[in-house]
Amino acid sequence: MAAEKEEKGKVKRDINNPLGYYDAEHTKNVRDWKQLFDLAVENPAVFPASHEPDDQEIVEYFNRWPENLPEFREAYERYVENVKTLGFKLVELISLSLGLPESRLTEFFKEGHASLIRINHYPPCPSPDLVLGVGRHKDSGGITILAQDDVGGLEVKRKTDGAWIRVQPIPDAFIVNLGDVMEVWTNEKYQSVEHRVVVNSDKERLSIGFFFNPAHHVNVEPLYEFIDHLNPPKKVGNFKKLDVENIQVTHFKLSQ
Ligand SMILES: O=C(O)CCC(=O)C(=O)O
Ligand SMILES: [Fe+2]
Repeated sequence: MAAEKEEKGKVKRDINNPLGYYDAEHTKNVRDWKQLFDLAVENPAVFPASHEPDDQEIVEYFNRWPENLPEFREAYERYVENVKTLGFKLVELISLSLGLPESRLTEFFKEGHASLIRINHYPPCPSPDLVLGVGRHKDSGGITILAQDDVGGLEVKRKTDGAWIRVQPIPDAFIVNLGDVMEVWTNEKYQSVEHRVVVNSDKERLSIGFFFNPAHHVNVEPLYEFIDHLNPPKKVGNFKKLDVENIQVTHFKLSQ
Protein backbone atom coordinates (compact mmCIF):
# COMPACT_ATOMS: atom_id res chain seq x y z
CA MET A 1 0.00 0.00 0.00
CA ALA A 2 2.79 2.42 0.99
CA ALA A 3 4.81 1.35 -2.05
CA GLU A 4 1.78 1.99 -4.28
CA LYS A 5 1.41 5.44 -2.78
CA GLU A 6 5.08 6.18 -3.43
CA GLU A 7 4.80 5.06 -7.08
CA LYS A 8 1.71 7.24 -7.59
CA GLY A 9 3.60 10.15 -6.04
CA LYS A 10 6.31 9.84 -8.71
CA VAL A 11 3.81 10.35 -11.54
CA LYS A 12 1.58 12.89 -9.84
CA ARG A 13 0.28 16.04 -11.55
CA ASP A 14 2.11 19.17 -10.38
CA ILE A 15 2.14 22.89 -10.94
CA ASN A 16 4.39 22.67 -14.02
CA ASN A 17 2.71 19.76 -15.73
CA PRO A 18 -0.97 18.87 -15.31
CA LEU A 19 -0.52 15.40 -16.81
CA GLY A 20 -0.21 12.25 -14.71
CA TYR A 21 -1.88 10.91 -11.57
CA TYR A 22 -4.42 12.92 -9.60
CA ASP A 23 -6.91 12.05 -6.86
CA ALA A 24 -8.54 15.36 -5.98
CA GLU A 25 -10.56 16.26 -9.07
CA HIS A 26 -13.52 18.57 -8.52
CA THR A 27 -16.58 19.02 -10.76
CA LYS A 28 -18.54 22.20 -10.02
CA ASN A 29 -16.51 22.60 -6.82
CA VAL A 30 -17.49 19.20 -5.45
CA ARG A 31 -14.82 16.56 -5.03
CA ASP A 32 -15.23 13.51 -7.26
CA TRP A 33 -14.92 9.99 -5.83
CA LYS A 34 -12.16 8.83 -8.12
CA GLN A 35 -8.51 8.71 -9.07
CA LEU A 36 -7.33 9.54 -12.56
CA PHE A 37 -4.33 9.45 -14.83
CA ASP A 38 -4.12 11.99 -17.67
CA LEU A 39 -2.00 11.58 -20.79
CA ALA A 40 -1.55 13.71 -23.87
CA VAL A 41 -2.11 12.13 -27.27
CA GLU A 42 0.25 14.12 -29.49
CA ASN A 43 3.93 14.48 -28.82
CA PRO A 44 4.75 17.21 -27.95
CA ALA A 45 1.31 18.11 -26.59
CA VAL A 46 0.63 21.79 -27.27
CA PHE A 47 -2.00 23.62 -25.25
CA PRO A 48 -3.00 27.24 -24.62
CA ALA A 49 -1.02 28.51 -21.62
CA SER A 50 -4.19 29.76 -19.95
CA HIS A 51 -7.89 30.02 -20.67
CA GLU A 52 -7.68 33.80 -20.92
CA PRO A 53 -9.08 34.61 -24.39
CA ASP A 54 -6.35 37.13 -25.25
CA ASP A 55 -3.46 35.03 -24.07
CA GLN A 56 -1.65 33.74 -27.18
CA GLU A 57 0.98 31.88 -25.20
CA ILE A 58 1.23 28.12 -25.61
CA VAL A 59 2.78 25.43 -23.45
CA GLU A 60 4.08 21.95 -24.18
CA TYR A 61 3.47 19.09 -21.79
CA PHE A 62 5.12 15.70 -21.52
CA ASN A 63 3.58 12.42 -20.47
CA ARG A 64 4.67 10.73 -17.26
CA TRP A 65 5.42 7.02 -17.41
CA PRO A 66 5.19 4.80 -14.31
CA GLU A 67 8.65 3.28 -13.75
CA ASN A 68 7.38 -0.01 -12.38
CA LEU A 69 5.00 -0.66 -15.30
CA PRO A 70 7.24 -0.81 -18.38
CA GLU A 71 4.48 -2.39 -20.47
CA PHE A 72 2.13 0.52 -19.80
CA ARG A 73 3.76 2.89 -22.30
CA GLU A 74 3.70 0.38 -25.14
CA ALA A 75 0.06 -0.55 -24.49
CA TYR A 76 -0.83 3.14 -24.29
CA GLU A 77 0.86 3.99 -27.58
CA ARG A 78 -0.91 1.15 -29.36
CA TYR A 79 -4.26 2.19 -27.91
CA VAL A 80 -3.75 5.83 -28.86
CA GLU A 81 -2.90 5.06 -32.49
CA ASN A 82 -6.08 3.04 -32.88
CA VAL A 83 -8.46 5.32 -31.00
CA LYS A 84 -7.10 8.32 -32.94
CA THR A 85 -7.84 6.57 -36.24
CA LEU A 86 -11.34 5.85 -34.97
CA GLY A 87 -11.72 9.49 -33.88
CA PHE A 88 -10.84 10.83 -37.34
CA LYS A 89 -13.20 8.30 -38.94
CA LEU A 90 -16.10 9.21 -36.65
CA VAL A 91 -15.61 12.94 -37.22
CA GLU A 92 -15.61 12.31 -41.00
CA LEU A 93 -18.87 10.40 -40.62
CA ILE A 94 -20.35 13.18 -38.50
CA SER A 95 -19.43 15.66 -41.27
CA LEU A 96 -21.16 13.49 -43.85
CA SER A 97 -24.22 13.10 -41.61
CA LEU A 98 -24.49 16.90 -41.58
CA GLY A 99 -24.35 17.08 -45.36
CA LEU A 100 -20.80 18.49 -45.27
CA PRO A 101 -17.73 17.27 -47.16
CA GLU A 102 -15.97 14.42 -45.37
CA SER A 103 -12.95 16.53 -44.36
CA ARG A 104 -14.85 19.66 -43.29
CA LEU A 105 -14.40 19.00 -39.56
CA THR A 106 -11.26 16.86 -39.48
CA GLU A 107 -9.25 19.81 -40.83
CA PHE A 108 -9.58 21.40 -37.37
CA PHE A 109 -7.80 18.45 -35.80
CA LYS A 110 -4.76 18.60 -38.06
CA GLU A 111 -1.48 20.21 -36.96
CA GLY A 112 -1.34 19.17 -33.35
CA HIS A 113 -4.76 18.48 -31.91
CA ALA A 114 -4.96 19.04 -28.15
CA SER A 115 -6.43 15.62 -27.40
CA LEU A 116 -6.15 13.83 -24.10
CA ILE A 117 -6.62 10.38 -22.65
CA ARG A 118 -8.00 10.12 -19.12
CA ILE A 119 -7.93 6.81 -17.27
CA ASN A 120 -10.52 6.87 -14.48
CA HIS A 121 -10.55 4.58 -11.44
CA TYR A 122 -13.59 4.72 -9.17
CA PRO A 123 -12.94 2.81 -5.92
CA PRO A 124 -15.91 1.24 -4.08
CA CYS A 125 -17.59 3.88 -1.96
CA PRO A 126 -19.05 3.31 1.56
CA SER A 127 -21.69 6.03 0.99
CA PRO A 128 -22.57 5.94 -2.71
CA ASP A 129 -25.67 8.08 -2.16
CA LEU A 130 -23.61 10.98 -0.86
CA VAL A 131 -21.06 11.42 -3.64
CA LEU A 132 -20.61 11.07 -7.41
CA GLY A 133 -17.71 9.53 -9.31
CA VAL A 134 -17.91 12.56 -11.60
CA GLY A 135 -20.46 15.31 -11.10
CA ARG A 136 -22.75 16.33 -13.96
CA HIS A 137 -20.90 18.03 -16.80
CA LYS A 138 -20.49 18.17 -20.57
CA ASP A 139 -17.21 17.31 -22.25
CA SER A 140 -15.64 20.35 -23.83
CA GLY A 141 -14.03 19.06 -27.01
CA GLY A 142 -15.23 17.62 -30.33
CA ILE A 143 -16.11 14.06 -29.40
CA THR A 144 -15.25 11.69 -26.56
CA ILE A 145 -14.67 7.99 -27.19
CA LEU A 146 -15.15 6.18 -23.90
CA ALA A 147 -14.26 2.60 -23.01
CA GLN A 148 -15.77 1.26 -19.78
CA ASP A 149 -15.62 -2.06 -17.95
CA ASP A 150 -18.72 -4.11 -17.08
CA VAL A 151 -19.57 -2.42 -13.75
CA GLY A 152 -21.67 0.50 -14.99
CA GLY A 153 -22.28 3.90 -13.41
CA LEU A 154 -22.30 6.34 -16.33
CA GLU A 155 -25.60 8.20 -16.75
CA VAL A 156 -26.70 10.65 -19.44
CA LYS A 157 -29.34 13.30 -19.01
CA ARG A 158 -32.32 12.90 -21.31
CA LYS A 159 -33.10 16.27 -22.86
CA THR A 160 -36.87 15.82 -23.08
CA ASP A 161 -37.53 15.37 -19.35
CA GLY A 162 -34.17 15.76 -17.59
CA ALA A 163 -34.17 12.14 -16.36
CA TRP A 164 -30.80 10.45 -15.75
CA ILE A 165 -30.54 7.34 -17.94
CA ARG A 166 -28.01 4.59 -17.15
CA VAL A 167 -25.68 3.71 -20.05
CA GLN A 168 -25.55 -0.06 -19.82
CA PRO A 169 -22.06 -1.43 -20.50
CA ILE A 170 -21.90 -3.47 -23.72
CA PRO A 171 -18.84 -5.76 -24.02
CA ASP A 172 -16.26 -4.51 -26.55
CA ALA A 173 -18.28 -1.39 -27.36
CA PHE A 174 -17.30 2.27 -27.03
CA ILE A 175 -19.56 5.10 -25.95
CA VAL A 176 -19.28 8.21 -28.12
CA ASN A 177 -20.28 11.57 -26.63
CA LEU A 178 -20.54 14.85 -28.48
CA GLY A 179 -18.74 17.73 -26.78
CA ASP A 180 -19.29 21.49 -26.64
CA VAL A 181 -17.04 22.21 -29.63
CA MET A 182 -19.28 20.09 -31.88
CA GLU A 183 -22.31 21.99 -30.57
CA VAL A 184 -20.68 25.32 -31.48
CA TRP A 185 -19.57 24.20 -34.96
CA THR A 186 -23.03 22.93 -35.83
CA ASN A 187 -24.73 26.04 -34.35
CA GLU A 188 -26.53 23.69 -31.92
CA LYS A 189 -27.87 21.35 -34.62
CA TYR A 190 -25.95 18.66 -32.74
CA GLN A 191 -25.80 19.18 -28.99
CA SER A 192 -23.31 18.10 -26.37
CA VAL A 193 -24.65 15.68 -23.81
CA GLU A 194 -24.71 16.18 -20.06
CA HIS A 195 -23.54 13.16 -18.11
CA ARG A 196 -22.31 12.02 -14.68
CA VAL A 197 -20.97 8.91 -12.99
CA VAL A 198 -22.54 7.27 -9.94
CA VAL A 199 -20.50 4.95 -7.72
CA ASN A 200 -21.40 1.83 -5.79
CA SER A 201 -20.41 0.26 -2.47
CA ASP A 202 -18.91 -3.03 -3.59
CA LYS A 203 -17.17 -2.78 -6.96
CA GLU A 204 -14.39 -0.63 -8.30
CA ARG A 205 -14.84 0.67 -11.86
CA LEU A 206 -12.47 1.60 -14.65
CA SER A 207 -13.04 3.74 -17.72
CA ILE A 208 -10.79 5.32 -20.36
CA GLY A 209 -11.84 8.47 -22.19
CA PHE A 210 -10.28 9.75 -25.40
CA PHE A 211 -11.10 13.45 -25.63
CA PHE A 212 -10.70 14.45 -29.26
CA ASN A 213 -10.01 18.18 -29.13
CA PRO A 214 -9.20 20.50 -32.05
CA ALA A 215 -5.75 22.05 -32.35
CA HIS A 216 -4.99 24.81 -29.84
CA HIS A 217 -4.90 27.53 -32.55
CA VAL A 218 -8.40 26.76 -33.88
CA ASN A 219 -10.98 29.47 -33.36
CA VAL A 220 -14.14 27.56 -32.56
CA GLU A 221 -17.17 29.23 -34.09
CA PRO A 222 -20.39 28.19 -35.86
CA LEU A 223 -19.72 27.04 -39.44
CA TYR A 224 -21.21 29.29 -42.11
CA GLU A 225 -23.12 26.28 -43.46
CA PHE A 226 -25.32 26.40 -40.34
CA ILE A 227 -25.97 30.14 -40.33
CA ASP A 228 -28.84 31.84 -42.16
CA HIS A 229 -31.51 34.41 -41.34
CA LEU A 230 -33.50 31.84 -39.36
CA ASN A 231 -30.41 30.56 -37.58
CA PRO A 232 -28.13 33.36 -36.44
CA PRO A 233 -24.86 32.26 -34.80
CA LYS A 234 -25.77 31.06 -31.32
CA LYS A 235 -22.36 30.79 -29.71
CA VAL A 236 -19.21 32.50 -30.87
CA GLY A 237 -15.88 32.25 -29.26
CA ASN A 238 -12.64 30.50 -28.95
CA PHE A 239 -12.09 26.99 -27.65
CA LYS A 240 -10.21 28.62 -24.79
CA LYS A 241 -13.19 30.77 -23.90
CA LEU A 242 -15.79 28.04 -23.67
CA ASP A 243 -17.28 27.41 -20.29
CA VAL A 244 -15.46 24.14 -19.93
CA GLU A 245 -14.61 21.94 -17.04
CA ASN A 246 -13.15 18.61 -16.19
CA ILE A 247 -10.92 17.91 -19.10
CA GLN A 248 -9.61 21.13 -20.63
CA VAL A 249 -6.00 21.01 -19.57
CA THR A 250 -5.69 24.75 -18.98
CA HIS A 251 -8.71 24.57 -16.74
CA PHE A 252 -7.26 22.10 -14.26
CA LYS A 253 -7.08 23.27 -10.71
CA LEU A 254 -3.69 22.42 -9.29
CA SER A 255 -3.56 21.28 -5.74
CA GLN A 256 -0.08 22.57 -4.92
O1 LIG B 1 -16.18 7.21 -16.35
C1 LIG B 1 -17.03 7.53 -17.18
O2 LIG B 1 -17.85 6.72 -17.63
C2 LIG B 1 -17.13 8.95 -17.70
C3 LIG B 1 -16.08 9.89 -17.20
C4 LIG B 1 -16.28 11.29 -17.72
O3 LIG B 1 -17.37 11.71 -17.99
C5 LIG B 1 -15.12 12.17 -17.96
O4 LIG B 1 -13.99 11.78 -17.58
O5 LIG B 1 -15.31 13.25 -18.55
FE1 LIG C 1 -17.24 13.44 -19.25
